[in-house]
Amino acid sequence: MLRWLTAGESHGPALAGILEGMPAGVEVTSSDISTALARRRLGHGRGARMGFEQDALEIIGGVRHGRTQGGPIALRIGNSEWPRWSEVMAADPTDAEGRRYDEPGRLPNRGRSAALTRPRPGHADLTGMQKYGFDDARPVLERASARETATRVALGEVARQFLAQAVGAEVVSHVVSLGAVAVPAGTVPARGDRERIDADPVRCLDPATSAAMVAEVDAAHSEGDTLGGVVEVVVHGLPPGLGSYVHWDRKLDARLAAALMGIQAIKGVEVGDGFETARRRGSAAHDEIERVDGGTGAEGMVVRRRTDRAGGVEGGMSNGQTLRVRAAMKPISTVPRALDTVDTASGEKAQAIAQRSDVCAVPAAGVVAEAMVALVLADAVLEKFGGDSVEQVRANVRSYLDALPVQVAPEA
Ligand SMILES: Cc1cc2nc3c(=O)[nH]c(=O)nc-3n(C[C@H](O)[C@H](O)[C@H](O)COP(=O)(O)O)c2cc1C
Ligand SMILES: C=C(O[C@@H]1CC(C(=O)O)=C[C@@H](OP(=O)(O)O)[C@H]1O)C(=O)O
Repeated sequence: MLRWLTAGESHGPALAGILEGMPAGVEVTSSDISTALARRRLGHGRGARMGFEQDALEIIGGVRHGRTQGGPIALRIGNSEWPRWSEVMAADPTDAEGRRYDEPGRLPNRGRSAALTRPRPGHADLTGMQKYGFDDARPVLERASARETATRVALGEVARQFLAQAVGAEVVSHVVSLGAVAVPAGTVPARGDRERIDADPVRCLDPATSAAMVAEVDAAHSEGDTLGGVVEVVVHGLPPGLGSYVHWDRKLDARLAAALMGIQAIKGVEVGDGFETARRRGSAAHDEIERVDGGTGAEGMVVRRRTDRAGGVEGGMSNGQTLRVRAAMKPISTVPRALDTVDTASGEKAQAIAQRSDVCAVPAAGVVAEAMVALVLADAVLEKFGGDSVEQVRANVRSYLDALPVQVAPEA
């Protein structure tokens, strides 16, 4: 079983992550993880903070000389913003001189040390204050912030390397729509498209659509508004049989959906053609199976699906076709044209604080979605094939595939 945990606040000293259950022998370096973190900062429409903050990565356990050791992998991602927040976000109540945080006059009630009492619609602020008993939204937004997704991307990179090395699977994501602008139907990345997608300003595979998406972000920005969109994660090279039909919480699609819904601002998930499939007749909704080896008799049969409308999952299991899952992201909640709220200190009507913020973070959300999908799939691979080293997992996968009575044709 693979387990992962994250900790840390948006403006705290650092984020921390632990990945437990990863076999030994996965080749991964700080540079691989830093490259993954840099991908999450990409995308036209990201806010000012992405420009100046560095993700200062340190691997503090579980990896030696570029290979996982089988023990928990522990990471630290330092926030380069920390020096400006060290008083406001201090862990201890007193400073070096022994002055209390709430000592009169120690910190002015303005700027970053001011109590946040105008909860922002679309954020965790108001309900978080009610639930945890805070009269300041600061502690809520510090942990609810998507800054935390940096840790998931770092841990997800280890899972992605494992999937590539143990199974030969390749995980990629792309932006399928931004606001009302969408790629043509059937736009699906092939193996090897990752670099091309990352080179695009909105991580879109189709250049004409990309230009329209960039224009859409610019229009929203100049109107003081924000945008959402839809990302798709595509995985090539998965074996059939990950997940199971036997119980709801073992279904691969259920596990993927939960992991994607756990990303900040994700409001919907589709597997394969998803909601479009619901609009089709049954005769045009499924993926017909055909024999492709040219033989007769059951011996040595090789099959393929004619289409991949299901997105590579049937009955809660990977079916050996390309996996496709989509996640819909709502527009960024901190809208520059500030939204109405109330001041919880005065009881007066107010405008939500709208400082620097992303206009659109959909391209970054795709990178986070990749990480979550990689973690869920790595867990499913370990559950099915076991193994304490990558070599053992690889051997187990090979023997399972070799023994399958019906083989699935490799992807075209
Ligand atoms: C990569 C990424 C970046 C985000 N950046 C911002 C941002 O700059 N401003 C903002 O208001 N929300 C941003 N969000 C979304 C908020 O974190 C999220 O909407 C909020 O925590 C409330 O959670 P919910 O939308 O899941 O209900 C971002 C989300 C992601 C995935
Ligand atoms: C810091 C990151 O994203 C942040 C996510 C975020 C939010 O509300 O989710 C709000 C913004 O933070 P701030 O208000 O400090 O500028 C983003 O910059 C990051 O992705 O690394």
